[in-house]
Amino acid sequence: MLEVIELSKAFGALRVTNNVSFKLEQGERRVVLGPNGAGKTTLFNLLTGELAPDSGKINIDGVTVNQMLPNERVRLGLGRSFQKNNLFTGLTVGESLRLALAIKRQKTFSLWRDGTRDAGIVERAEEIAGMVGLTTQIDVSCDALSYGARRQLEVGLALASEPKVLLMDEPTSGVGPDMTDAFTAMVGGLPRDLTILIIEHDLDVAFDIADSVTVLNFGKVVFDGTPEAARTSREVREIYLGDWAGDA
Ligand SMILES: Nc1ncnc2c1ncn2[C@@H]1O[C@H](COP(=O)(O)OP(=O)(O)OP(=O)(O)O)[C@@H](O)[C@H]1O
Repeated sequence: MLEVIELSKAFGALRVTNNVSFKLEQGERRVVLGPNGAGKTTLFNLLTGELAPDSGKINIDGVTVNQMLPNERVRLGLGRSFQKNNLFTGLTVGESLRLALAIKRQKTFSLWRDGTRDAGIVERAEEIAGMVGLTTQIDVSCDALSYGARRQLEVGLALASEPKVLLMDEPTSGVGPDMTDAFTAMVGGLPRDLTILIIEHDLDVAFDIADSVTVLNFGKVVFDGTPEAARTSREVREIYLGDWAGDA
């Protein structure tokens, strides 16, 4: 579903993405882990099309997307969680989801009717609100949401693009332990056939969510395998020694 083949990117002399390869089958949940500066955000930006690689290939569902713009990749099925400043100011959670769905289904600009009132869209918006734990806040204005709820809505808006692959960049960064647990539960409840790639730095979140783990260090893949194997990997332990000390 998503294939990254020998991807490289340098900023001047610094190789931030160094020959990175991995593959996600449909329904697979892969977490990309790595310490600060390992190249996780750069990898995310290469996948979404914000940055162009120096070499290598990115395939989505068998199509090479290297030359595609970010919104073309979204149309092809690469959904990404929006940044919080992209939330629709002044709209409620439900209205935001309905608008995102209408845009995806290209009903917004119809002269004849308001696409956001389409029964299918209303129903799907409610379903998505449920998936991201926002059912009780569906009529709440985005401006009044807590930080954690905003992050949930970001995921909801990504789901509204009806992706084949959902990309999330450090979805738990800046949220407290309670929200981190809620986020882990939310991902656990997403449809099992949705392919998910999550960039994370938190080992516990990664191990709870992932079917497979890629660990980056200095731009290189230093581990690729199951969460169970990552737990006992010497390289991973060395990189994350601080994080592991409590569990060891
Ligand atoms: N536009 C840029 N120009 C020059 N160097 C950059 C640029 N973007 C990132 N870097 C450098 O590339 C390296 C990897 O950065 P990146 O943000 O991808 O790491 P990261 O794993 O996401 O780290 P963090 O967890 O701290 O966000 C860092 O050394 C960073 O300073």
